[in-house]
Amino acid sequence: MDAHDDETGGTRRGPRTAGEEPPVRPEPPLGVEPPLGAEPPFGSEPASFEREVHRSAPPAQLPSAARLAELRRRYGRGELVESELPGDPLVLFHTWLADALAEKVPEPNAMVVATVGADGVPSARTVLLKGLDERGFVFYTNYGSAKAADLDAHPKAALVFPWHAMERQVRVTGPAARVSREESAAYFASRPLESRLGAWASPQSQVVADRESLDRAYAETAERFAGIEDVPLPDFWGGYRVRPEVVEFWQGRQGRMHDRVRYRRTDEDWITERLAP
Ligand SMILES: Cc1cc2nc3c(=O)[nH]c(=O)nc-3n(C[C@H](O)[C@H](O)[C@H](O)COP(=O)(O)O)c2cc1C
Ligand SMILES: Cc1ncc(COP(=O)(O)O)c(CN)c1O
Repeated sequence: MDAHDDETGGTRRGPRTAGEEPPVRPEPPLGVEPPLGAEPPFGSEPASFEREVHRSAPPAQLPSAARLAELRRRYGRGELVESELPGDPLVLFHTWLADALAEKVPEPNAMVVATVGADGVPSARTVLLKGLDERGFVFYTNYGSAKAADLDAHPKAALVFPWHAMERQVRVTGPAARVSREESAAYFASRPLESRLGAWASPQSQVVADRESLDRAYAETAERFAGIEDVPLPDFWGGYRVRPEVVEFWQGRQGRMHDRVRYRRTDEDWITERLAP
């Protein structure tokens, strides 16, 4: 199936007509890129990226400021057509997530979560979307982390799904609340053992003395739970659910005249509006 099929929720992709410019100018390599893909087992040799980037001279091809200014892409893969949009933004979100999966976008469930601290300072970081239903978008984290302190002070979040390969972005805002302990426990139990141990071992967002102290904490945790299959959910770890109140879909178009459609929740329905790019 065409990932941008007309039937799949208000988006279109058509063949490019003759005479149009190609959508993407080939870009020369920009130097060392970190490897994507599987995480090496805990405690294994550092990836070559670490050796190259942190232990040797800078790569010869660092982009100059002038090169950065020239970096741009011409978008034109699809369109958002109001008359074809589903009434529920989660229907369109599911279609777009399925498209990103089908195109093998790396970490298609990665999203940036922005929060506001008690001091009013914003923070943003990437997390993984681990659950989605009509109640909202769920991610898991340490309840002692900086983001959790922010959400305690201001229980609202903004999410961004940066699907660059698809020339798409989705933004979500709404109130954030902790999920139930049962839900967190069920998710925690599904994680690989090494990640469950990592959750116990890491005082997320705290300053630590050095790498060795982290490695020691992990080894001590592994020892403490040795032979125990059901490493329990720490009481300082769990999920947050962001209830979507506003959901904006962005599809890149030519001339920077992109399509933006914003859904706003009303008492019983959603209002859709087109925004200028
Ligand atoms: C691709 C990616 C996925 C991540 N997923 C999570 C996640 O699901 N939960 C989490 O707590 N941290 C995750 N992190 C780490 C966070 O970005 C961040 O470093 C950490 O949560 C501490 O953030 P804080 O100090 O603002 O609370 C992820 C990082 C990346 C790059
Ligand atoms: C610290 C941390 N916690 C939680 C997660 C959530 O993902 P998973 O449960 O798959 O480890 C991640 C993902 N990178 C993470 O880095």
